[in-house]
Amino acid sequence: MNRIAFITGATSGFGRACAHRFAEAGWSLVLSGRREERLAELREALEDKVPVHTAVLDVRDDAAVKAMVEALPDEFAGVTCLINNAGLALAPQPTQQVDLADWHTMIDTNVRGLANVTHALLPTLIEQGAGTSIINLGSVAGDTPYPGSHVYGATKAFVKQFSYNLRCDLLGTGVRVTDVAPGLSETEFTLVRTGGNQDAHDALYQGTTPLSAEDIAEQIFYVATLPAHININRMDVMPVRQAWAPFAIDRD
Ligand SMILES: NC(=O)C1=CN([C@@H]2O[C@H](COP(=O)(O)OP(=O)(O)OC[C@H]3O[C@@H](n4cnc5c(N)ncnc54)[C@H](OP(=O)(O)O)[C@@H]3O)[C@@H](O)[C@H]2O)C=CC1
Ligand SMILES: O=CCS(=O)(=O)O
Repeated sequence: MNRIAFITGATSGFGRACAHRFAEAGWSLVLSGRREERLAELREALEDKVPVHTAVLDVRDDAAVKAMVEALPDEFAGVTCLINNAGLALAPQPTQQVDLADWHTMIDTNVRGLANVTHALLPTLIEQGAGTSIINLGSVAGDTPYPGSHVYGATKAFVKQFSYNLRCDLLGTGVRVTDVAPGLSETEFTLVRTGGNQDAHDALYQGTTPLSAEDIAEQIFYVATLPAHININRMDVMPVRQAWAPFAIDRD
């Protein structure tokens, strides 16, 4: 099987690290994101090693997603691994203080965007059959509530359940589906979440040992390269130095 990974949100964090990890193993790459310069940098860094196709793509735009997939050059059209990674959290304030526009952006990106890309690529993945994978970036926030997670955590709960439900319907096609659910990981995620607050980013990760983008890329690569008869349904990954908190109680 010609191995082709289609990675959304390849311009930063987990997506970029996946591009490097899969290139190292000789996979052809379809890389997308909204930041064109970053895609160009990635292409320049990787195209000596493997075939690379880049496309500026906002996953929220279903027509653009469909058109981009339909316009894939023949060499890249037979995608065998979809890494649905594009996503974001915004506004870590209590739900009631968050603008509706921020709720919408998270839902449109993490839910609609992931659905748009999955819908566009499902026929291809089914056609490729056994050994293909859909790897969705969920989060520990998808099943562990915490203050300020609000719509973000809820979108990741969608990712988990959608992944499981897809598994049910894809039974018999050979297409695998995994919800990779990381915990604390140092990427641009917190900068985006806090509107570019470098102090908040530094404070969150200092004095502990978060996961790195490369740690998660390694797990994703592992999932994608398991023997074709194995499906990891969910991979819940935290740094050793992270765990759960006790229940919060409101007292008089
Ligand atoms: N870091 C963490 O602690 C964790 C992150 N996750 C999830 O992992 C995924 C990757 O996050 P991470 O690497 O940490 O964060 P980064 O902010 O470093 O990367 C996010 C990526 O998503 C892309 N993206 C965001 N919005 C869109 C959009 N509308 N269309 C296309 N691409 C988009 C960005 O590209 P561009 O801006 O160029 O479009 C960027 O490449 C997300 O789904 C996140 O929710 C899950 C658990 C933990
Ligand atoms: O999804 C991101 C991890 S966390 O910030 O919710 O712990």
